[in-house]
Amino acid sequence: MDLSNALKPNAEAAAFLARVQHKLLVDGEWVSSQSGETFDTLDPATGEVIGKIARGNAADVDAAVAAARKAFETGPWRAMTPMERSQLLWKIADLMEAKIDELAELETLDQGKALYVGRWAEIPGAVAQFRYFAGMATKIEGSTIPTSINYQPEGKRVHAYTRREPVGVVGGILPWNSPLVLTAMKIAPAMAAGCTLVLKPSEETSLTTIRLAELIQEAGTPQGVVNVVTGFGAEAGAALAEHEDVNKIAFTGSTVTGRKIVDASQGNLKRVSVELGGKSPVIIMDDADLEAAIPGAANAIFFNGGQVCIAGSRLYAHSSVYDRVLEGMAEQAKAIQLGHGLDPATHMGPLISKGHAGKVADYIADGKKAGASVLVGGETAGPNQSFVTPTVITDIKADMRIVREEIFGPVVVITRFEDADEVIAAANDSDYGLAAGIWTEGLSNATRMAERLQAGTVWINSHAMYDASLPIGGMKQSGYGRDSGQAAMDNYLELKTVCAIV
Ligand SMILES: NC(=O)c1ccc[n+]([C@@H]2O[C@H](COP(=O)([O-])OP(=O)(O)OC[C@H]3O[C@@H](n4cnc5c(N)ncnc54)[C@H](OP(=O)(O)O)[C@@H]3O)[C@@H](O)[C@H]2O)c1
Ligand SMILES: CCCCCCCC=O
Repeated sequence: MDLSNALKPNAEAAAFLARVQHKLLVDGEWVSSQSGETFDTLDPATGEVIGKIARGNAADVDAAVAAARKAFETGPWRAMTPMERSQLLWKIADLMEAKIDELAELETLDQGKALYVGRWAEIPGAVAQFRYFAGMATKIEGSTIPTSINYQPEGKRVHAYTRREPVGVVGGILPWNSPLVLTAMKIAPAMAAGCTLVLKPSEETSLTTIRLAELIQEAGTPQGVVNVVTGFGAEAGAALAEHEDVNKIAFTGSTVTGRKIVDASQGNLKRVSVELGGKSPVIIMDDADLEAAIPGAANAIFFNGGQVCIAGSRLYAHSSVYDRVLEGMAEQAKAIQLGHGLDPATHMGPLISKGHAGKVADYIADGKKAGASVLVGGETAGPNQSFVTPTVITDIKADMRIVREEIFGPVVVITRFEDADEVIAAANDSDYGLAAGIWTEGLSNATRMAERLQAGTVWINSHAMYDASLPIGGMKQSGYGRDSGQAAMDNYLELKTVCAIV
């Protein structure tokens, strides 16, 4: 594989990468970890080291949480009006927008994704989070409640109302697949609500979180409101999840880690929202417009190398269109150009690491052993063995691991079905319930199917249509709580009832 066509990062991204060490942000200061240890972050395409990251541990988490607590209880943040918070969020969005190329290039170098994914979808999506939640800061309202309380002393009356108050110190623990936009999905609503944060990015992809934190400071955010502790999940992540002075953990990641987060929250019964894995079905009905449905289904699984929580990894095609769908998916998969994410010709970059590509390859091998057929793809490639060719698998059975487990790579399994009842039962036969897609020209039928699908989001004649206004999150073992949209504010607000005799 030729990776030599990768463009050089622009001057700003290059200057950021040239730093000796990327530090922790604690109480408004960039500091080394207390242990002084660092770890390397790699370009997944080549395996080359592109930065040294401070390795935070429990002591650093303690310091960051103390700073976030101080900022929440006593600092200027508490005194800022909703309109001032709104203006601050808008300013952060402006600064991000001005650095959109730099942020997209850093994301590509650290995560591997093809540049267009960050440049045209994820980084603008992150900016949109700040703009959307800038609007929410001024709309945090309670209600007045007409009670039936009989106790009314002479000349007095009952006045009852609710207030929505910030939950306090929030720990944000993030994954590596779409780092900046997923981090923005936590920071923007939390700041809109008036919370303070300690962020723990994935050890694989710390760079854009660090750069974003710098822009957040540049915008004038009071010190201690946003803190960043880079490091490993078992050290910094676990310390944050179990910290007794953290009021809430906002987690996005795998279901396995999500369970650990929920367990770790028990000490102080902190609030938890967990956005977890998926194995999302895409259904192509007999009346679908195949010209749209086939590329749509291919994009649903191959976008960002299938490393997307809502990836359409189980494809169900009606028997009357099955052969054409199979042929179309094979053509789409073969047409995808693999390469370095900074090569403008690249459609799909490497997976996050050689290790992850190996896991994806193991799934494919396991499927073959169980009797499935690989129609296209199934190979690992590249100098770092971190690429996996887009893979289409047929001849599957519902109990195979490749059908039941999240692979988180460019691998789709295709099954045929005869009618809506059969496909809904198959689609719902999963531990996960994150998203689903239906391709059909029969919209009445589609809306009835949408009701029956066990998924936090159902797309009709589309997939992965994100907007800051649309709540996303899961049912079943895909987690609970919602990011984006008005619903996300519930993660960061407590409801207080005030009942007074006045
Ligand atoms: N539902 C959604 O909205 C959504 C969106 C995107 C991704 N995801 C899911 O995320 C997964 C892929 O991301 P990933 O592999 O990064 O997930 P992961 O392994 O669960 O890691 C997520 C984060 O948790 C940290 N962590 C690991 N062990 C921990 C522990 N014991 N205590 C506290 N934190 C810990 C990780 O740190 P380290 O990186 O240092 O291990 C990382 O920062 C997929 O399952 C995908 O479906 C879900
Ligand atoms: C605007 C693009 C958002 C992408 C979010 C990916 C979430 C799941 O992996």
